[in-house]
Amino acid sequence: MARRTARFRRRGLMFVLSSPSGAGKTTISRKLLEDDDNLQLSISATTRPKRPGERDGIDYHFVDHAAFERMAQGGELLEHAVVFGNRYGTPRGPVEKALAAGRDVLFDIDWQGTQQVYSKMPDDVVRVFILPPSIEELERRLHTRAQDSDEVVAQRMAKAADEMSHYDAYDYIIVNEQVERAVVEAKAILTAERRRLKRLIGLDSFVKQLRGEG
Ligand SMILES: Nc1ncnc2c1ncn2[C@@H]1O[C@H](COP(=O)(O)OP(=O)(O)OP(=O)(O)O)[C@@H](O)[C@H]1O
Ligand SMILES: Nc1nc2c(ncn2[C@@H]2O[C@H](COP(=O)(O)O)[C@@H](O)[C@H]2O)c(=O)[nH]1
Repeated sequence: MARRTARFRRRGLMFVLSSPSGAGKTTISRKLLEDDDNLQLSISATTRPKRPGERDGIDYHFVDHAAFERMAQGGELLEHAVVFGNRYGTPRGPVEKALAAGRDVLFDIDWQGTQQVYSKMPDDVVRVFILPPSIEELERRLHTRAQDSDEVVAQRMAKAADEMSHYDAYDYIIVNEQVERAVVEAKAILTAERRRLKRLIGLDSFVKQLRGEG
Protein backbone atom coordinates (compact mmCIF):
# COMPACT_ATOMS: atom_id res chain seq x y z
CA MET A 1 0.00 0.00 0.00
CA ALA A 2 1.33 3.44 -0.95
CA ARG A 3 2.19 5.61 2.00
CA ARG A 4 0.27 8.82 2.21
CA THR A 5 2.54 11.73 3.01
CA ALA A 6 0.43 14.36 4.62
CA ARG A 7 1.95 17.81 4.49
CA PHE A 8 1.51 21.08 6.27
CA ARG A 9 3.11 24.42 5.63
CA ARG A 10 4.45 27.21 7.73
CA ARG A 11 4.29 30.96 7.45
CA GLY A 12 7.77 32.54 7.54
CA LEU A 13 8.88 34.39 10.65
CA MET A 14 10.76 37.63 11.19
CA PHE A 15 13.91 37.00 13.24
CA VAL A 16 15.06 40.36 14.61
CA LEU A 17 18.52 40.93 16.10
CA SER A 18 19.26 44.18 17.92
CA SER A 19 22.14 45.27 20.12
CA PRO A 20 24.35 48.22 20.89
CA SER A 21 26.67 48.86 17.95
CA GLY A 22 29.59 46.41 17.96
CA ALA A 23 28.01 43.69 20.13
CA GLY A 24 28.07 41.27 17.19
CA LYS A 25 24.79 41.28 15.23
CA THR A 26 26.49 41.23 11.83
CA THR A 27 28.92 38.49 12.86
CA ILE A 28 26.13 36.27 14.23
CA SER A 29 23.84 37.02 11.27
CA ARG A 30 26.48 35.93 8.74
CA LYS A 31 26.94 32.61 10.51
CA LEU A 32 23.19 31.98 10.72
CA LEU A 33 22.76 32.74 7.01
CA GLU A 34 25.70 30.50 6.02
CA ASP A 35 24.08 27.42 7.53
CA ASP A 36 20.41 27.98 6.77
CA ASP A 37 18.83 27.78 3.34
CA ASN A 38 15.44 28.93 4.59
CA LEU A 39 16.72 32.15 6.11
CA GLN A 40 17.32 35.34 4.14
CA LEU A 41 18.66 38.71 5.20
CA SER A 42 16.51 41.80 4.99
CA ILE A 43 18.78 44.27 3.21
CA SER A 44 18.13 47.71 4.64
CA ALA A 45 18.27 51.00 2.84
CA THR A 46 20.51 53.60 4.46
CA THR A 47 21.87 57.08 3.93
CA ARG A 48 25.05 56.12 5.85
CA PRO A 49 28.27 56.23 3.80
CA LYS A 50 29.58 52.84 2.69
CA ARG A 51 32.33 51.34 4.87
CA PRO A 52 35.41 49.78 3.27
CA GLY A 53 34.45 46.36 1.90
CA GLU A 54 30.69 46.94 2.01
CA ARG A 55 28.79 46.28 -1.22
CA ASP A 56 25.68 48.06 -2.45
CA GLY A 57 22.69 45.70 -2.62
CA ILE A 58 24.44 43.09 -0.43
CA ASP A 59 25.21 44.79 2.87
CA TYR A 60 22.82 47.70 2.39
CA HIS A 61 21.08 49.62 -0.35
CA PHE A 62 23.12 52.81 -0.10
CA VAL A 63 20.87 55.69 -1.11
CA ASP A 64 20.92 59.48 -0.84
CA HIS A 65 18.53 61.47 1.34
CA ALA A 66 16.12 62.25 -1.51
CA ALA A 67 15.81 58.58 -2.53
CA PHE A 68 15.30 57.51 1.09
CA GLU A 69 12.59 60.12 1.55
CA ARG A 70 10.83 58.94 -1.63
CA MET A 71 10.87 55.35 -0.34
CA ALA A 72 9.51 56.40 3.05
CA GLN A 73 6.79 58.63 1.58
CA GLY A 74 5.84 55.99 -1.00
CA GLY A 75 5.13 53.41 1.72
CA GLU A 76 7.98 51.20 0.48
CA LEU A 77 9.48 50.81 3.96
CA LEU A 78 8.13 48.51 6.62
CA GLU A 79 9.85 50.63 9.25
CA HIS A 80 12.45 53.37 9.31
CA ALA A 81 14.43 55.29 11.90
CA VAL A 82 17.32 57.66 12.40
CA VAL A 83 20.28 55.88 14.00
CA PHE A 84 23.55 57.71 14.77
CA GLY A 85 22.42 60.59 12.57
CA ASN A 86 21.77 58.44 9.47
CA ARG A 87 18.47 57.11 8.12
CA TYR A 88 17.87 53.36 7.95
CA GLY A 89 14.80 51.47 6.73
CA THR A 90 13.50 48.02 5.84
CA PRO A 91 12.17 47.57 2.27
CA ARG A 92 8.71 46.05 2.55
CA GLY A 93 8.42 44.06 -0.72
CA PRO A 94 11.10 41.36 -0.18
CA VAL A 95 9.91 40.72 3.38
CA GLU A 96 6.26 40.20 2.44
CA LYS A 97 7.21 37.96 -0.48
CA ALA A 98 9.52 35.81 1.67
CA LEU A 99 7.01 35.38 4.50
CA ALA A 100 4.23 34.36 2.13
CA ALA A 101 6.55 31.74 0.62
CA GLY A 102 7.31 30.29 4.06
CA ARG A 103 10.82 31.72 4.17
CA ASP A 104 12.21 33.31 7.32
CA VAL A 105 13.74 36.77 7.29
CA LEU A 106 16.62 37.96 9.44
CA PHE A 107 16.70 41.62 10.47
CA ASP A 108 19.68 43.53 11.86
CA ILE A 109 17.78 46.61 13.03
CA ASP A 110 17.71 48.87 16.07
CA TRP A 111 15.11 49.02 18.88
CA GLN A 112 13.04 51.70 17.12
CA GLY A 113 12.64 49.55 14.01
CA THR A 114 11.90 46.50 16.15
CA GLN A 115 9.12 48.36 17.90
CA GLN A 116 7.60 49.39 14.55
CA VAL A 117 7.66 45.93 12.96
CA TYR A 118 6.38 44.34 16.16
CA SER A 119 3.44 46.72 16.34
CA LYS A 120 2.55 45.90 12.71
CA MET A 121 3.15 42.14 12.70
CA PRO A 122 3.31 40.90 16.30
CA ASP A 123 2.60 37.26 15.42
CA ASP A 124 5.44 37.04 12.92
CA VAL A 125 8.19 38.79 14.87
CA VAL A 126 10.75 37.09 17.16
CA ARG A 127 12.87 39.66 18.98
CA VAL A 128 16.40 38.85 20.14
CA PHE A 129 18.63 41.34 21.95
CA ILE A 130 22.38 40.76 21.99
CA LEU A 131 24.44 42.09 24.87
CA PRO A 132 28.24 42.36 25.01
CA PRO A 133 29.97 40.60 27.93
CA SER A 134 31.22 43.99 29.22
CA ILE A 135 31.29 47.63 28.19
CA GLU A 136 35.11 47.51 27.86
CA GLU A 137 34.82 44.57 25.45
CA LEU A 138 32.21 46.45 23.42
CA GLU A 139 34.59 49.38 22.97
CA ARG A 140 37.46 47.04 22.13
CA ARG A 141 35.32 45.39 19.41
CA LEU A 142 34.35 48.72 17.87
CA HIS A 143 38.04 49.71 17.72
CA THR A 144 39.28 46.36 16.41
CA ARG A 145 36.62 46.32 13.67
CA ALA A 146 38.68 49.29 12.42
CA GLN A 147 35.99 50.54 10.08
CA ASP A 148 34.93 53.68 11.88
CA SER A 149 36.88 56.76 12.96
CA ASP A 150 37.61 57.32 16.67
CA GLU A 151 34.91 59.99 16.57
CA VAL A 152 32.29 57.56 15.22
CA VAL A 153 33.33 54.91 17.79
CA ALA A 154 32.96 57.50 20.57
CA GLN A 155 29.53 58.46 19.26
CA ARG A 156 28.43 54.78 19.21
CA MET A 157 29.80 54.16 22.73
CA ALA A 158 27.93 57.22 23.97
CA LYS A 159 24.68 55.69 22.66
CA ALA A 160 25.35 52.15 23.94
CA ALA A 161 23.79 52.65 27.37
CA ASP A 162 20.64 54.08 25.83
CA GLU A 163 20.42 51.20 23.31
CA MET A 164 20.83 48.62 26.07
CA SER A 165 18.05 50.19 28.12
CA HIS A 166 15.60 48.67 25.60
CA TYR A 167 16.59 45.04 26.31
CA ASP A 168 13.30 44.38 28.12
CA ALA A 169 11.23 44.91 24.99
CA TYR A 170 12.71 41.70 23.50
CA ASP A 171 11.73 38.02 23.76
CA TYR A 172 15.23 36.56 24.10
CA ILE A 173 18.62 37.75 25.35
CA ILE A 174 21.98 36.44 24.16
CA VAL A 175 25.25 37.53 25.77
CA ASN A 176 27.79 37.37 22.96
CA GLU A 177 30.95 36.38 24.80
CA GLN A 178 32.07 33.53 22.55
CA VAL A 179 30.70 33.91 19.09
CA GLU A 180 30.26 30.14 18.50
CA ARG A 181 28.16 29.87 21.65
CA ALA A 182 26.05 32.89 20.70
CA VAL A 183 25.38 31.34 17.28
CA VAL A 184 24.30 28.03 18.87
CA GLU A 185 21.89 29.95 21.09
CA ALA A 186 20.48 31.98 18.19
CA LYS A 187 19.98 28.77 16.16
CA ALA A 188 18.19 27.13 19.09
CA ILE A 189 15.77 30.07 19.35
CA LEU A 190 15.11 29.99 15.61
CA THR A 191 14.52 26.22 15.62
CA ALA A 192 12.06 26.43 18.50
CA GLU A 193 10.20 29.40 17.03
CA ARG A 194 9.79 27.55 13.74
CA ARG A 195 7.88 24.82 15.55
CA ARG A 196 5.39 27.22 17.19
CA LEU A 197 1.87 25.94 16.67
CA LYS A 198 0.63 29.34 15.57
CA ARG A 199 2.92 29.34 12.52
CA LEU A 200 1.81 25.99 11.14
CA ILE A 201 -0.76 25.99 8.35
CA GLY A 202 -2.85 22.91 7.58
CA LEU A 203 -1.75 21.00 10.66
CA ASP A 204 -5.36 20.30 11.50
CA SER A 205 -5.94 18.18 8.40
CA PHE A 206 -2.61 16.38 8.94
CA VAL A 207 -3.65 15.42 12.47
CA LYS A 208 -7.09 14.40 11.20
CA GLN A 209 -5.39 12.10 8.73
CA LEU A 210 -3.18 10.65 11.48
CA ARG A 211 -6.32 10.01 13.53
CA GLY A 212 -7.89 8.20 10.59
CA GLU A 213 -10.48 10.90 10.07
CA GLY A 214 -9.08 12.36 6.82
N1 LIG B 1 32.12 37.05 20.46
C1 LIG B 1 33.01 37.88 19.91
N2 LIG B 1 34.26 37.93 20.40
C2 LIG B 1 35.18 38.78 19.87
N3 LIG B 1 34.95 39.63 18.84
C3 LIG B 1 33.70 39.64 18.33
C4 LIG B 1 32.67 38.76 18.82
N4 LIG B 1 31.54 39.00 18.11
C5 LIG B 1 31.84 39.96 17.21
N5 LIG B 1 33.15 40.33 17.34
C6 LIG B 1 33.87 41.37 16.57
O1 LIG B 1 33.38 42.63 17.04
C7 LIG B 1 33.29 43.56 15.97
C8 LIG B 1 31.87 44.11 15.89
O2 LIG B 1 30.99 43.05 15.49
P1 LIG B 1 29.78 43.28 14.47
O3 LIG B 1 30.22 44.15 13.33
O4 LIG B 1 29.22 41.95 14.19
O5 LIG B 1 28.81 44.13 15.43
P2 LIG B 1 27.37 44.76 15.11
O6 LIG B 1 26.54 44.53 16.32
O7 LIG B 1 26.86 44.24 13.84
O8 LIG B 1 27.69 46.30 14.98
P3 LIG B 1 26.84 47.46 14.21
O9 LIG B 1 25.57 47.65 14.96
O10 LIG B 1 27.74 48.66 14.32
O11 LIG B 1 26.64 47.05 12.79
C9 LIG B 1 33.76 42.83 14.71
O12 LIG B 1 35.11 43.15 14.46
C10 LIG B 1 33.57 41.35 15.07
O13 LIG B 1 34.51 40.53 14.38
N1 LIG C 1 15.56 50.76 12.43
C1 LIG C 1 16.51 50.28 11.63
N2 LIG C 1 17.77 50.14 12.10
C2 LIG C 1 18.68 49.61 11.27
C3 LIG C 1 18.37 49.20 9.96
N3 LIG C 1 19.51 48.71 9.39
C4 LIG C 1 20.48 48.81 10.31
N4 LIG C 1 19.99 49.33 11.46
C5 LIG C 1 20.69 49.58 12.71
O1 LIG C 1 21.53 50.72 12.59
C6 LIG C 1 22.62 50.61 13.51
C7 LIG C 1 23.92 50.96 12.83
O2 LIG C 1 24.22 50.04 11.81
P1 LIG C 1 25.61 50.16 11.02
O3 LIG C 1 25.56 49.11 9.96
O4 LIG C 1 25.68 51.54 10.50
O5 LIG C 1 26.69 49.88 12.03
C8 LIG C 1 22.60 49.17 14.04
O6 LIG C 1 22.02 49.21 15.35
C9 LIG C 1 21.67 48.47 13.08
O7 LIG C 1 21.00 47.40 13.71
C10 LIG C 1 17.03 49.36 9.51
O8 LIG C 1 16.66 49.03 8.37
N5 LIG C 1 16.15 49.90 10.37
